[in-house]
Amino acid sequence: MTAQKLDGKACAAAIKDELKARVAELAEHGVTPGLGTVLVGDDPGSQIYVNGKHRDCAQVGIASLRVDLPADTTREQLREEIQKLNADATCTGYIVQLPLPKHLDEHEALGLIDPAKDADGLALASLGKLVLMQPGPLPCTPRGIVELLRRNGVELAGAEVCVVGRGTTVGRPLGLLLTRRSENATVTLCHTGTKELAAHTRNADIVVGAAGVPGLITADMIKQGAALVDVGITRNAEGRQVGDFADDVWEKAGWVTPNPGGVGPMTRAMLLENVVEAAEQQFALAQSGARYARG
Ligand SMILES: Nc1nc2c(c(=O)[nH]1)N[C@@H](CN(C=O)c1ccc(C(=O)N[C@@H](CCC(=O)O)C(=O)O)cc1)CN2
Repeated sequence: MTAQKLDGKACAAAIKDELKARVAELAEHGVTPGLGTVLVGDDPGSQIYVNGKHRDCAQVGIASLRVDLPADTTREQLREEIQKLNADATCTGYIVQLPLPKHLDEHEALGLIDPAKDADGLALASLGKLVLMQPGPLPCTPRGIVELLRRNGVELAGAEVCVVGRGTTVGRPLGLLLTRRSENATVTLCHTGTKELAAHTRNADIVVGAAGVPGLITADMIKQGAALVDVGITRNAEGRQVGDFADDVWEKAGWVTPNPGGVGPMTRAMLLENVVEAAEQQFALAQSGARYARG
């Protein structure tokens, strides 16, 4: 048996078409959503991802605003740039590209983002809302994973999901997302301190590899027919992107995300969705304010 492909590229293309229609509708009311990006330093991977985000914006009609800062940017300079975006009315939402250079504090930077403009769902207030199950922007990779599974008919309700990796951008928020009533999955969150990783992955209907360890999860560690979601984006010696699953899993799994072409494109599509959603909400709020003022 060869697994079915959970094609993130195709799914993201369909989502982008849907978003194009929503952006066109906003345009009829004179509203253009705008995404800002803040990139500090010259990490080649981050530059590729930020370039991709601006290309995506152009494809769906979202305006984009790019702030590129040198690697030696100080804490105060970064704070100033973030505050400028908070005040910029043309910017519906923005992101601070991660990782930041080591001398800058990511939590501090994310904490400065106006929660109403948090396009990544990674600001402290947004993560707090996720814990409290209140509406708010959702982190793009976890949201993209749920959307990819849903659109491919992979059942989440009642599923045993093993998430390998406890990072703040993927593992932890994904656990929170999957255990909401609307998803209703049971989640085991594994990490470097987990004693018997294979015992947990073997028990799971869905395994998410978000550890950043190439080939960590092999065919003997999964259940026959399981759905596998590969979040790993490690570069090998030849510069090729490699994931957390070994190639032999394709013969045993039911569904597998290709890598590249799986989770990455979904992350980008969900960023656009967060920006369009924020623009729609800001427009609805302005409309109800105007109605209230008219009496
Ligand atoms: N502020 C953020 N920083 C980071 C995030 C994030 O969601 N917000 N996630 C990652 C990087 N990332 C987005 O920023 C990201 C990584 C990979 C891809 C992607 O589409 N990858 C392609 C391959 C691209 C290539 O040719 O190299 C794929 O997997 O098919 C998109 C976004 C860390 N930082």
